[in-house]
Amino acid sequence: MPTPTDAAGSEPGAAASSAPTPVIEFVDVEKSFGNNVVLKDLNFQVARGERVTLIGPSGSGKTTILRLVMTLEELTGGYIYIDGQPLTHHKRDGKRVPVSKKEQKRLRTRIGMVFQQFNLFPNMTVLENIIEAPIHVLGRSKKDAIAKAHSLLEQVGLPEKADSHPSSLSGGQQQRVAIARALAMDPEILLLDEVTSALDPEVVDDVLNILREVADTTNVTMLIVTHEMGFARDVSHKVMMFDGGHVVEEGPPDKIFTNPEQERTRKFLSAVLGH
Ligand SMILES: Nc1ncnc2c1ncn2[C@@H]1O[C@H](COP(=O)(O)OP(=O)(O)OP(=O)(O)O)[C@@H](O)[C@H]1O
Repeated sequence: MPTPTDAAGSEPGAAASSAPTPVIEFVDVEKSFGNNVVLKDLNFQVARGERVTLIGPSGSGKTTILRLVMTLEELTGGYIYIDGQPLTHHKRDGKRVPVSKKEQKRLRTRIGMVFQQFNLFPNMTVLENIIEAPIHVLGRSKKDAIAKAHSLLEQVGLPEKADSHPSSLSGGQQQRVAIARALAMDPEILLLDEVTSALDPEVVDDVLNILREVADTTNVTMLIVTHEMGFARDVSHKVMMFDGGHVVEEGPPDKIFTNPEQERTRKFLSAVLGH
């Protein structure tokens, strides 16, 4: 299977550097919906174990970035690499050559995503929701998948809900199941897309505390879109401010939240933080 190194001089990005291969790399990424160019010439890297929060005005493309990594949106230009492997297209002699579906599926198994709207399978029990992909995608034995699911249900504080259906759970409980389901795949990369935005305020902290613990106890790489700036500050190594399809500025949360360099970042933060 070709890697950036195999295709030296052809694939862009990580191959040119002697630094460790980034776990996520965007190279000249463009994403359009019809005539609406949402992302243009977007370049950034996320290192292994790094937790990066994306901030920026509504419509700046934050969710689109996560959905591109999850291959839920079609990439219209440029390249995305996961662990140095092209996710959707190789660069060969300046041309974009699609990656095989099989290879794309293999890379996708390393990535988990938690959505704003939980997206649990309504006809399955909580346990079935959690074991489905480990068994059918990873080929894990049913016994092992069930054992891991029970341990994850303990971790998210819902050990007694294994046989319940999602419709009988509160929003906060459904989101905790969705986190357990994502973790059941042992993802290298966890994408969190506004995971508390659809929740009642009183359960937001329950969900964020589970994610804080995941951040504290694992080395999973995280790409986070959230309006919870306290959470972003606690868990992120880096905050990236997007606007107009580009990274406006990036840096450690303390720097970005207290002393941003760009006027656009200052304006955005004063609007969301109310000062
Ligand atoms: N499936 C789609 N079809 C057409 N346009 C889309 C689609 N998904 C997103 N867009 C457009 O892409 C742009 C970026 O949307 P996106 O949801 O990524 O922004 P965002 O920064 O996450 O915004 P918010 O903070 O409001 O969630 C918007 O102009 C949006 O209308």
